[in-house]
Amino acid sequence: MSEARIPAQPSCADDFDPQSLPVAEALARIQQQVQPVSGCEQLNLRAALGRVLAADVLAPVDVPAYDNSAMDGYAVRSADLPAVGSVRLRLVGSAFAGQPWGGCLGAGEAVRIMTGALLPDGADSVVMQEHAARDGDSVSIGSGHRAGQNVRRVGEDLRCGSVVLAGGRRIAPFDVGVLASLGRGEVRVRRRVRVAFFSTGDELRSIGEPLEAGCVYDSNRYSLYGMLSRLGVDVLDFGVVRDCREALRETLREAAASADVVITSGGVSVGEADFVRDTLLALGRIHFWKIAMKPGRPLAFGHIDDALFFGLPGNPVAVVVTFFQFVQPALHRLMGMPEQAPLLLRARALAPMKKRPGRTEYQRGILQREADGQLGVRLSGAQGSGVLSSMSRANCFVVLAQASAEVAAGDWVDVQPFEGLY
Ligand SMILES: Nc1nc2c(c(=O)[nH]1)N[C@H]1C(S)=C(S)[C@@H](COP(=O)(O)OP(=O)(O)OC[C@H]3O[C@@H](n4cnc5c(N)ncnc54)[C@H](O)[C@@H]3O)O[C@H]1N2
Ligand code: MOO
Repeated sequence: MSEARIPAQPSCADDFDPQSLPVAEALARIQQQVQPVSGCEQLNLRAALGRVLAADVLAPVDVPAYDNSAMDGYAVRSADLPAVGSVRLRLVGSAFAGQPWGGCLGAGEAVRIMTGALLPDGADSVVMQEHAARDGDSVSIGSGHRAGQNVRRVGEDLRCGSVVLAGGRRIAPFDVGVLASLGRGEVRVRRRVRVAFFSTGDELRSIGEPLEAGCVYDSNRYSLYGMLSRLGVDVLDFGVVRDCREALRETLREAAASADVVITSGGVSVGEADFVRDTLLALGRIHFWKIAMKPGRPLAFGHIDDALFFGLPGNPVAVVVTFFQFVQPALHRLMGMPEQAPLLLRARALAPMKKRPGRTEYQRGILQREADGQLGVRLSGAQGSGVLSSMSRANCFVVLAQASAEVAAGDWVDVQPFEGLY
């Protein structure tokens, strides 16, 4: 990088801006300011779906609670099973799931047993009925069996006292099933995080309003609503605020008083109607950053009283990218979840990709498995920060590292699949 190429006031159109923060550093600075919410509530299992566990859940019992059969067949003593040839065992009873056979299996005996039934005392193995021939009160079994086969051992799934679900886990559909398998009817979860948001800009019109020359429909509030709803936070939509300092100040105050986090879009750049910066400086502790990334370069972050504040750039794709890279990790932390970097896969670029050095680029891509079995990725359309349609056509971000330059067809690139990102 030559000094001569750094302009006095670098803009987002320049390759290098020594004042802009790398993505990882901006994220680290944000996360330093975020602590998990302290409030908790006790919820029944179904209501707890998608909520974040306040503490570890320990197994109060062994699962399974007893040795039981994994197959329909015959419970036997492995000592009776032949190494060669076959053996005929006497049938002395039947065991069903929920209806155990109460006896103790002796030498030369077998019990008819169903899947899930308690393994009788004395038995240590189950022979599938397909591998046995019943003849009245006896059953004949050949060679090739293994001691302990087809038995689900007590505690083999979960040991009494072991951690089943760790505190900070967001309760997934199958977690609800796991908790039910322990007989847990309720769990303690962190309270819901409240997020207030609004859009700024005189040019914004709401759905249903006519679109005069120079105006656009407000899409950012809808993208934000969608991304926030998937996180299971409470959303408070404060609508559109005009480019007017008083209105901005009042709405910011109200939003900060009612939420843990306030998110705005627009008005954070250098234009003459970009009032977010000044208004915020008067209200709270705010950092304005240029981040070495595209889209999403200008970003305001800080506090208004106790509420966290994110001022996202107005361009619709910049909102989506900055939300996933900065706001979502911060919300996860606030919700009480452990830090987890998004899944990154390697894929082959199927076509060249333009890239400027000096900033991390998040390009919208379509990831697919190619005929040779490898992952391939191509761009989903025009990459302008206002082109939201190529966001909808994409299924991943192609993440091009700050130092990297143009990508040639066939190069390996990093991709963040949307599945798992949101
Ligand atoms: N001289 C410079 N101008 C700009 C630079 C720069 O470095 N030097 N950076 C550009 C980049 S990059 C971005 S990102 C934007 C960010 O600016 P703002 O946050 O102030 O955003 P606005 O100017 O308010 O809006 C930008 C663009 O997005 C449209 N928009 C805004 N809100 C919405 C919404 N809710 N729904 C749909 N579309 C929205 C708005 O109409 C503008 O077209 O600054 C660049 N300029
Ligand atoms: O950060 Mo602006 O990021 O490209 O639209």
